[in-house]
Amino acid sequence: MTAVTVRVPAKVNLQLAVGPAREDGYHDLVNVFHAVSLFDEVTVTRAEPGPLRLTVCGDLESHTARVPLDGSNLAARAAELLAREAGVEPAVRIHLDKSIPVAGGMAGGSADAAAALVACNTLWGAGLSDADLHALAARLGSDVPFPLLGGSAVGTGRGEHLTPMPCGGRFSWVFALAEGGLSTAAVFREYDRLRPDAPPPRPDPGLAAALAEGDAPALGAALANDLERAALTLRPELRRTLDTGRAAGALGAIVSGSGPTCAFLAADAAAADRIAAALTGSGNCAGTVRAYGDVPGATVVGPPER
Ligand SMILES: C[C@](O)(CO)[C@H](O)COP(=O)(O)OP(=O)(O)OC[C@H]1O[C@@H](n2ccc(N)nc2=O)[C@H](O)[C@@H]1O
Ligand SMILES: Nc1ncnc2c1ncn2[C@@H]1O[C@H](COP(=O)(O)OP(=O)(O)OP(=O)(O)O)[C@@H](O)[C@H]1O
Repeated sequence: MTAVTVRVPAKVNLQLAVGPAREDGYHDLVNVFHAVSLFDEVTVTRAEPGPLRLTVCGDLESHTARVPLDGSNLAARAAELLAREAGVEPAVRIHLDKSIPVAGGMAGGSADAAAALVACNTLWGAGLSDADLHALAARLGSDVPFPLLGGSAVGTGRGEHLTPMPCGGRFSWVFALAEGGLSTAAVFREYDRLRPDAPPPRPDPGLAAALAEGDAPALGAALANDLERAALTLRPELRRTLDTGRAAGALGAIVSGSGPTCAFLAADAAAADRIAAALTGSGNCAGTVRAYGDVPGATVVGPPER
């Protein structure tokens, strides 16, 4: 085997309850992840030993231009971490084919890191178990374990302790893209400033029931993101985006994770078309993408297409 390609989904947070800052600077969360059908594809190819080479392409050109191509890329860090763990030389080229918005609150970099772990484990026949990969993923970032699993799951701790949640339907989503990204750390800092008295995060049983029953109106009403106020303080124009989607009939409208992407739950595909058209027509966002959830996590899809 000379190359392996892994397809990996983006996430939206259905509930993001954030506690006060911990001593280590992180926050305890109740983080309901939901994998949606926006995919990056990560291909690792055997190469001569030497500095790790990384290339990127994708449909969102203004986004791919912001992906670092050096050792700071999360996919490169994942390959290097797995090589150390497996005791092999990290002699690979990595190619990222990106559809997930960059720095958009949809965990694109984390998805690429998860995909690189699975791809390198397969390419090198390293034989690491799912539990081993999960542990390495958690060292790379709080959002990295979830895309290994996909589906829907609640994350506790900093978001890395995952428990799968049943999803009883196929939910239709519209995502409004924004110009530029938001730094996750900056949004958490703004949250601390706005909510120095934040209570411990609590799960919402109503949201879990709506998800399990495939009840889109109930799920739309239950969507909640404690980081939203902080993201809106840093990017006030996102309020208009949320209002536009709501006025066009979204069952729920929310900033995705740390933003600035906004997520809209639609009743069905026709409603999603209307919401996307209203967002595009309003000029309040940099574009829209459609997706459904939930979908499986990182999956080997074979060697790259030529
Ligand atoms: C906002 C979310 O995307 C929701 O899923 C995640 O909580 C962020 O996950 P991530 O991007 O993988 O974050 P990490 O790379 O672990 O941390 C980046 C920065 O976010 C902040 N951070 C992240 C996770 C967490 N539970 N508490 C935090 O305070 C910290 O300032 C940290 O330095
Ligand atoms: N493989 C990668 N793809 C995209 N960005 C990457 C990658 N590796 C590192 N980065 C850097 O990480 C930053 C955050 O990118 P990412 O797309 O993961 O953000 P995000 O979706 O907001 O993350 P999260 O939702 O996990 O907080 C980018 O600005 C970029 O500099």
